Amino acid sequence: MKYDKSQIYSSLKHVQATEGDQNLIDAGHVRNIQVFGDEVEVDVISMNPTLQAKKKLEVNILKAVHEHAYPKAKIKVNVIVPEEAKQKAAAQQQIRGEELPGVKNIIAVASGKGGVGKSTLTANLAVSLAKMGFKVGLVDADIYGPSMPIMFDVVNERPSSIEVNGKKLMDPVEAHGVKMLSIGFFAGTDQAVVWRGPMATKALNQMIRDSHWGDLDFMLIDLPPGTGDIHLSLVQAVPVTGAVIVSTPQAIALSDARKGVAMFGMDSINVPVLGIVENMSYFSPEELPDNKYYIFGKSGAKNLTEELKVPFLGEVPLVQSVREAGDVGRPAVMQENTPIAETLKKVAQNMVESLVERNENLPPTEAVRITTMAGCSPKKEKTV
Ligand SMILES: Nc1ncnc2c1ncn2[C@@H]1O[C@H](COP(=O)(O)OP(=O)(O)OP(=O)(O)O)[C@@H](O)[C@H]1O
Repeated sequence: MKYDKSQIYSSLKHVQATEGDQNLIDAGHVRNIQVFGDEVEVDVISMNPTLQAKKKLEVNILKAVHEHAYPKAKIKVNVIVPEEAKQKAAAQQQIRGEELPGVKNIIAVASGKGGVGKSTLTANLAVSLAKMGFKVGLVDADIYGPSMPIMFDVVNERPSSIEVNGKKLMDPVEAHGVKMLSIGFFAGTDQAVVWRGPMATKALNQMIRDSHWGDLDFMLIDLPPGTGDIHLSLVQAVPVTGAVIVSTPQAIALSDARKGVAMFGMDSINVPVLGIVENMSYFSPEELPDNKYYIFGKSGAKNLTEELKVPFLGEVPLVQSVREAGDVGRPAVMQENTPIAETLKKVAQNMVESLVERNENLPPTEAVRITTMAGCSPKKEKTV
């Protein structure tokens, strides 16, 4: 007996589509029906990509054909999930914190590997942005070694408490034009604290949400090195606008930087990477400024950006004064007209330019626009 296609078609009117309240036929979700003897093959669309939904759809089709058309039919169901349905599901899975009122752009600074100069560059980025005229906040979330109090020379300061609209909030410490809170303020400098996941997340949330930041163009967050729970907690806590990744040109650091880029690109995180900064690109002795020694390898991070198609934000050499400036709490970018200060300033400008481009390409709800390119290179100047 040859089965009649139209009978099968009619039976599928008894199956509910995976989206909306129409049946499969009215929803236009049946793509093809083929009959080979007593075998029936149905190509059908599911707008729900989960295995469970696909299985349920298959079972419902089997039941409907058996009940309303041919009880003995051997049925094969091919479930097709359109690309748009996959993307929609991924977006719904994304964990996003509520917006921070008054804070326009939240930038996470990360590195796969420890000790590559992430905190040094975060401090210099923050001061550079403040010097450009932006309102800047800095959250030091490096639970393994919070170094911002030293880098801003505020080791002995503590955030005060302030009452705003009947609510007690932490008032960030201010130095070099940057408002700052550090996880280091939660424990004495000599006190060993093992920040466990929930504790760290709580402290991070307090620093971000229970503090009086006021209006900020940028909130920079110095993340701990690596790609672990704290990073996930962060994206749960706040809507991060973009991430900056710091790496040295060394292969082992690059492999970890690659993991960092992959982490921010995961469907459930989906934070745009504004770029990679290569730190400790080369060493030049002060007495031989034209000699460059590529101690950790040459251009590794630059090559990685080309491969991963993310912006390259610049190379920062290994310079003794960068370390010294960090140790005395005056980030190197504060030096007047030194080559290293210019280099660090350029990195900040590149980051802002990358951010402007990202904000142009993202829906405004996800990335709040910056309103000025103050201090950035006039060539690419634009107001968004
Ligand atoms: N470009 C540079 N030139 C000279 N010294 C640098 C440079 N960048 C960083 N350093 C020094 O390297 C050391 C490590 O830097 P930093 O603490 O910023 O790294 P990190 O990646 O934040 O480390 P971690 O997150 O593992 O604590 C510091 O002593 C810092 O002063």
